[in-house]
Amino acid sequence: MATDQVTGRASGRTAVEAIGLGRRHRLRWALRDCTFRLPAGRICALVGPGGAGKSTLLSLVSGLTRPSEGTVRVGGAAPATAANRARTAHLTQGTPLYPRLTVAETLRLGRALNPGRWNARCAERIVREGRVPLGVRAGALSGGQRTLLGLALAFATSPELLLLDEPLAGLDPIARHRTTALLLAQAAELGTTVVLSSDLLAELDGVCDYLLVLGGGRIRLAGEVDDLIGAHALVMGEHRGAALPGAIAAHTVIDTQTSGRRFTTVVRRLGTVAAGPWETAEPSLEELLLAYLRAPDAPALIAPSAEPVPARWHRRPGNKPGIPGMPRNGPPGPGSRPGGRDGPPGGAAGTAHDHHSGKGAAA
Ligand SMILES: Nc1ncnc2c1ncn2[C@@H]1O[C@H](COP(=O)(O)OP(=O)(O)OP(=O)(O)O)[C@@H](O)[C@H]1O
Repeated sequence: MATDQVTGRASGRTAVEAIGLGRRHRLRWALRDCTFRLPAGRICALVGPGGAGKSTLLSLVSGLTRPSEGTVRVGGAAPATAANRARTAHLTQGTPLYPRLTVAETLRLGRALNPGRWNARCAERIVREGRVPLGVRAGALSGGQRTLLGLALAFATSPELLLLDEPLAGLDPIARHRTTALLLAQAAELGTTVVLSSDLLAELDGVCDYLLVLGGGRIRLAGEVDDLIGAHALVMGEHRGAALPGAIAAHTVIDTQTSGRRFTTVVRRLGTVAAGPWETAEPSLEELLLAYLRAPDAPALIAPSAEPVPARWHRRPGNKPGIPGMPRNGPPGPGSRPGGRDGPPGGAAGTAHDHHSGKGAAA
């Protein structure tokens, strides 16, 4: 996998593509109308409130669950093909392990179950650097140690795609930091595409470069972190009346928090935010995520970097970057960040696909 995936980012390969993907349990939709593209080699955070559909999406991508509608492709094929099963590792919530086996026995079992594709060096490195004791039974490990052992098992099969369902939940800050550092180092070394569900918003900054936000079983935000942040502005000032100043409300207002006379608003920019008696800044990833989680009715935004590639493009040999009509779906050139924070003001806002009316909530 490593070769493909390492070159994945440079060649604009797609790791996962979903079109109209949905999953229903009896009459209730767990996930609906889910359309996005995740380029290979990215670390994608999957964020949403409880019940938003995160685990469902991961199970559909890994082939554990079948769609009720729409399609999902992994590396261009159905998730459940033998090749994709071999290329995908899915660590479900709670890291299921055999509790009576020691760490060393668990690793030996992993090797026995994956003949010919077991990267012992990689597994041992994670266990050693994560300080997971080899002689202790899996059932007696701490939450952080269990997660690290799960990651060791997953990475030892050199997956192209690693799906992690809340791997950091319940870990103390040091264990979270250690786990995240090992995860990033290993993913970078192998070029693994990672989808990581988490509600630890403050800790996603600097970890993920791609984002999928779900709410009520639907996509709320999707795309490059830089694109999504660049499409928004954080505006802080003092209330001079009941409503937000018109120059701010003219943008798509996502969320406003008030403290005393001061307001803090996250807007989706429709161009540059006009100067006034307020400060304008780029929101942090956490501020952006909080705004969307607080405002479940805010219009969805699928950045061009997350738009599926047209079918005719799939048929082209080489799948090279530079899709006609979709220039920002190609990979960034050296030193450039198309539509990102270095792009022209309003670039991402102006070209992103607004899935709803785009009316300012407080306009
Ligand atoms: N097997 C199932 N049968 C019935 N309903 C289900 C099933 N699996 C999931 N659901 C429902 O689908 C919705 C999405 O569930 P899912 O577990 O994907 O959400 P989630 O975002 O992962 O939540 P959490 O963060 O709490 O784990 C929820 O309303 C859940 O109750």
